[in-house]
Amino acid sequence: MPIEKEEREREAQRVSSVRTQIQERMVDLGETVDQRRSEVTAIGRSFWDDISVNADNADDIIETAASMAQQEHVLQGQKRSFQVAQDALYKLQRVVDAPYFARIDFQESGEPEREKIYIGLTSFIDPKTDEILIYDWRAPIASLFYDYPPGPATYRTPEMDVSGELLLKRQYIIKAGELQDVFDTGISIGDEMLQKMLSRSADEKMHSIVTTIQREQNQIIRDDRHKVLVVQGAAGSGKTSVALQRIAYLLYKYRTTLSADNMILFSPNSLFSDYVSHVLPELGEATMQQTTFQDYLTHKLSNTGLELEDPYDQLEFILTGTEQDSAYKSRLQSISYKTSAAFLNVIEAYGEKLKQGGIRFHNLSVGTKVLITADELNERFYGKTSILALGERMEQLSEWMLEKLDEIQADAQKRFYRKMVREPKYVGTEPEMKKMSKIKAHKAIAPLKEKARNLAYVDVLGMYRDLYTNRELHQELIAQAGQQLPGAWESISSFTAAALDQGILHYEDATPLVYLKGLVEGQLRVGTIRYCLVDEAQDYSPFHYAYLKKLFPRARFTLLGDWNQGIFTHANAASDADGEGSKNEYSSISELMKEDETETIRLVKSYRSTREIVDFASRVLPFGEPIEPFSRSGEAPRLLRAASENELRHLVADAALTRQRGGASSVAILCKTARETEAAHEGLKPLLPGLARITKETLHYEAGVMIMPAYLAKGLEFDAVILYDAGAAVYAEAKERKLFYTACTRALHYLDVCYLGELTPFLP
Ligand SMILES: Nc1ncnc2c1ncn2[C@@H]1O[C@H](COP(=O)(O)OP(=O)(O)OP(=O)(O)O)[C@@H](O)[C@H]1O
Repeated sequence: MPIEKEEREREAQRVSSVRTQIQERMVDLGETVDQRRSEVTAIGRSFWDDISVNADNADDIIETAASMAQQEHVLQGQKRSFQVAQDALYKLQRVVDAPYFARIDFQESGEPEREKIYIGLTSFIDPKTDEILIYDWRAPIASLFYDYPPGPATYRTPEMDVSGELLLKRQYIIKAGELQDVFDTGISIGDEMLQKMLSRSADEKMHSIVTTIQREQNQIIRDDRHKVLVVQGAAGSGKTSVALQRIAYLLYKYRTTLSADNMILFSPNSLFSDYVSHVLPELGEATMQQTTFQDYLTHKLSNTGLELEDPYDQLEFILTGTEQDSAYKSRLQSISYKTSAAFLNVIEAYGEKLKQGGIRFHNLSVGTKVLITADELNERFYGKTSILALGERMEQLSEWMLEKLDEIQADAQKRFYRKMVREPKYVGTEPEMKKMSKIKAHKAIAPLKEKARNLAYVDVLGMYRDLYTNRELHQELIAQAGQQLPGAWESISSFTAAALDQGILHYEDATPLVYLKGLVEGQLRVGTIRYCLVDEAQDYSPFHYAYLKKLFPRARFTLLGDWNQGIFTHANAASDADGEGSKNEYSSISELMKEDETETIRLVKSYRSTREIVDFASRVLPFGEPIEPFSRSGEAPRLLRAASENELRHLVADAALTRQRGGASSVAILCKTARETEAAHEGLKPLLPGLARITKETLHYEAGVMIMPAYLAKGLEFDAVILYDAGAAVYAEAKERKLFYTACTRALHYLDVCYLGELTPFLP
């Protein structure tokens, strides 16, 4: 809605006046920062001058310690106030050029006057009048901007709900401290503003969406009523964006009790972590623990000596194998069973059983000499009945071992000494020999003590293997959960035992093994995590969820996924090839989480791709979760047929160059697998110099033309996407449908579907 000239000038003046005030505050803060910094340096330098060190008698020692503690206290206090001033300065530096982006006028019921609320990335108060010149976007009243069109409106504060009338909703574009544009918005947040944001080019890094958060997204960002929040969001509906703004919101709302260390975000891979790494700093928040589930598993299994497969290798195996191959079939059956909730029950029943017996121990040896035998450990562990948990008993066992190793070390020291005295090759005085023998004994026993502390003497892998080699054991455990061995038990068990014997730990075995390890060793819970957010939640199995719930017992969960993009094989995914079965996924998550306070929210509007691309992609999954385009139009996707491999390469290269010439700064050529990517890259290199190949090891990507397997492009977006070969020979099986859909939905503006021979049946 256009704004009158006078009003526009008033707004421009306000921008300039607020900016001046911010600049003045920055000067003050700058001085405070300098002053605090020199005070901290001065105290550090004179730390010892102000302490009278005296160690003549006990009283003096106590006095010296007290004076040191006091001096340390002063130093820490100064450091804190330095930090506070510096943080405040940093926040203002970030917003000085664009202090706010919106205004709402709100008249609370029963109040005579309207309040003008200006909303920005951080709040700013006039130090002289205490007037709030800018409200933080996360303040309760600011939610009115995201939630309501002009008219009756309510916002929630910790104490009560406040109702009234929203009289105005206005948006600003401010650059370098100058008002560039201002407009009033009606129903949703500025279609105009959103149009502008969405028609831009894709960036190498994701940006915050704080100026245009949509109402349904805002609900998720600010939800603090539910312990488990499940978000089914169409491709491009803003799930990742919402997850990150939610983190910023929670850190603001609970700033006195919650820090970034109390939150964890699971991302699909390191490339993706890098892609989203700018959002939280952009919002003025310290970045938080962001990890991949694979990193977590690798960390937990670092001392097993096993070769841990990653989920992408598992996927590559599934996508390149065929049903005719018996090993392939066994593997699929194995994955389906091990990712199920039924198997989780087996592991839990196993944990219970191990309280009575069955834990495997390793001998503790130096070279070939066994110092503590596995039988001894077994006898010690199970000798007396105990009501303690396995972990606590294990701790006691470690303590006993450490004491025993101390004795062994003392004996070894004596033996070394006697040997030195006897043998002429050792020369030295008696104290020297004593010292040498002490060092030798320490060196010999230290690695064993390390093993005792790390519980490396517990053979968790052996116990996990028992589950597959001991049919009676497995049968007994699964019967306790009221279930039966899976039909394909024989092939699952022999396939798993064979892999473990070769030192290979398949991805589907990693979480169960880590869970068993946690049960036996007692290091299962991480109590400090209060919020766990999982992006691409459809890629986690029922087993994963049940495990995460155990791992973070105090946490609230936000699980954001799109079951249309479920490309990994797991227990629930197997029957859901055309997207029809996704509803089961939610109920199964809710069941697993065993929480009454579970809420499922659906986001159907896609903000990434043009209407034409969204319509095209929808044809691939006719029974899938709904997806609606945001009203942005562009060129229709092109279908480009090649008759030969050579022609295909030329077609793809031409398409990439055409898109670049047309203004696309990021162009992604997507293949089905890493194997296809490698071959295509070789063929395209001469035609597209500078073509970058992205692999699962890539940590960062830059604008330009790149090629990668579609599964690695998950979560990312590009101006133009070119499908390398969408022929029926490549995409035809049910398991490939969602991958194909995922690939199509990565495009913002252009989608070119190249294919060799016949087109995939997924595009009727
Ligand atoms: N409210 C919004 N305002 C502006 N841009 C938005 C908004 N919501 C989403 N977007 C943009 O839409 C694109 C897709 O967002 P995002 O990656 O968060 O979606 P997603 O649901 O995680 O997608 P996918 O499941 O396909 O990975 C991004 O460019 C994001 O900036």
